[in-house]
Amino acid sequence: MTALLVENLSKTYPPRRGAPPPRPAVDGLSFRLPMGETWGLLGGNGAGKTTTIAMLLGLLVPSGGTILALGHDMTKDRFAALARMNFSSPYIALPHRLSVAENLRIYAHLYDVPDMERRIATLAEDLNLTELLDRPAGELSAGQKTRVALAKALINRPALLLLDEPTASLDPDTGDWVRGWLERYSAESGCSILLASHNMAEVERLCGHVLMLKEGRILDQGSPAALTAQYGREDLEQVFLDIARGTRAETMA
Ligand SMILES: Nc1ncnc2c1ncn2[C@@H]1O[C@H](COP(=O)(O)OP(=O)(O)OP(=O)(O)O)[C@@H](O)[C@H]1O
Repeated sequence: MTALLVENLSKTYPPRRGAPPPRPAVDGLSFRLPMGETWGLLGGNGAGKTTTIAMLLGLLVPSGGTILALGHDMTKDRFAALARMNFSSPYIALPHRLSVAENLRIYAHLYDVPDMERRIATLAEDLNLTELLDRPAGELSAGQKTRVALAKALINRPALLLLDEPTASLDPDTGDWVRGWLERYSAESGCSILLASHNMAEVERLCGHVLMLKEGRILDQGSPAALTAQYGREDLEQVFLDIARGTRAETMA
């Protein structure tokens, strides 16, 4: 079973007036994420992670290639796929004046979630949000907002979850709590997760397989342990630095 089948996916943003044509932000990306697995999408600033996720969500039209999400072609049949997908991103803020509960109700309506109030109460309990349900979303701390964003992302019990930097700007304790929670959630629900992150320890902990992106292309891939061994390094952080700096040849020599 395949959660995501991506073939030759590309995106070139339109050139700015007077500027030379930009290089592709995503350049011929192909991978297959099996159902129930958590994969990492890694790469330095500008490597193409957010552009990839935006195309996987149907928010951005690819310049080329195909995306099959949960068996549905995203160009022809994306609403069938989106009903069973969800995402969280630090770049998307929840309406500030609405309370946490009101925000979650809006998303529950969008996804036509059955027994909405019970689903919100369960998620609130799971994610330590019950005390915050009546608070305006704009008044929450970064850590509290992250937990609300996760509740929003899980409201429709997604089979495929796309997470862009799920623990960015969290203190180590809250980040650790969110990671532990995601670990348990994916094991219990069988949900497939694609996780873009700059936190290598997080990726080592959560992801069975990692796609290493540079300039829109997959430069290398494998399990964190296999990549670490392949590069003769001690951890994924060092592998990441080798790839980002192009120093692999020296380190392998
Ligand atoms: N709306 C846009 N218009 C034009 N170019 C864009 C746009 N969004 C991103 N880009 C360019 O596309 C490339 C990939 O950017 P993207 O945001 O996908 O990278 P990223 O891997 O998510 O980076 P980061 O880790 O910094 O978030 C970059 O060169 C960026 O400048």
